[in-house]
Amino acid sequence: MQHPLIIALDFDSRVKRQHFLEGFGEEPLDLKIGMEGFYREGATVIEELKQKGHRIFLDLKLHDIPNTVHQAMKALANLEIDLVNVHAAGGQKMMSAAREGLEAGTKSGQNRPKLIGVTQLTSTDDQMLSNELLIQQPMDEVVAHYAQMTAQSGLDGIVCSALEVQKVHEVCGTDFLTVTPGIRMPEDDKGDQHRIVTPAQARQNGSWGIVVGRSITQANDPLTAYQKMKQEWERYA
Ligand SMILES: O=c1ccn([C@@H]2O[C@H](COP(=O)(O)O)[C@@H](O)[C@H]2O)c(=O)[nH]1
Repeated sequence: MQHPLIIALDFDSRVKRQHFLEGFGEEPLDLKIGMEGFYREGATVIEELKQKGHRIFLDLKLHDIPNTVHQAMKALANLEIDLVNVHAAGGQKMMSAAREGLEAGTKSGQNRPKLIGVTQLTSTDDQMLSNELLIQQPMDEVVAHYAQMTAQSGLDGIVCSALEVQKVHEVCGTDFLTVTPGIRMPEDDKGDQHRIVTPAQARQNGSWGIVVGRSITQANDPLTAYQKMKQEWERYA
């Protein structure tokens, strides 16, 4: 994956997902499988997509005690995924255990999948942060702190909003991967997302990769929506 525009394949059936992908021809894509697809179909969904040459971000956001996460990551390392994640809120011991589990499960001669930590969900706004989660620091400082914990645990990067990428780069350096969902064109429906940014703005802010779901998957013409997003994403490359 190199500055990927990752399509979030959030569909409620395999048939719908396949129909969507048929519209893209043979082009290998950067795709995200989340809880919806993985909990329904298990590892077969990954195998199916890898056979077609796609690169896979498995977005399961693991968050449990260190031992459980270690064992889960060891199992996930058997899948041919390129990127996988945990919740940074699980803390440094949990994140280190996740990395060690992934390393232990990766077959010799293969590359360990990249591992990133979710800082604050892009559906969280400032009010929710302070009133529901009882975190009183500004969002960018909270994200930067979680990013530092993630880096110190030996992970490769984080998930955050593109609004916080500059602050993250200040504390973790520009090589630290920033994967940013919450991407919308100005005319798109925000849905449940709060910290949203356009593809062009995300690139200008320094995002390494963006994740786009409904703006492409629910579009009347998904291929055109993807191409438009990609053009915007690559405008400031
Ligand atoms: O903070 C986060 C972490 C993950 N996501 C995931 O990205 C996609 C975004 O979908 P849209 O339809 O473009 O809103 C979705 O699969 C989320 O689970 C996120 O949005 N924010």
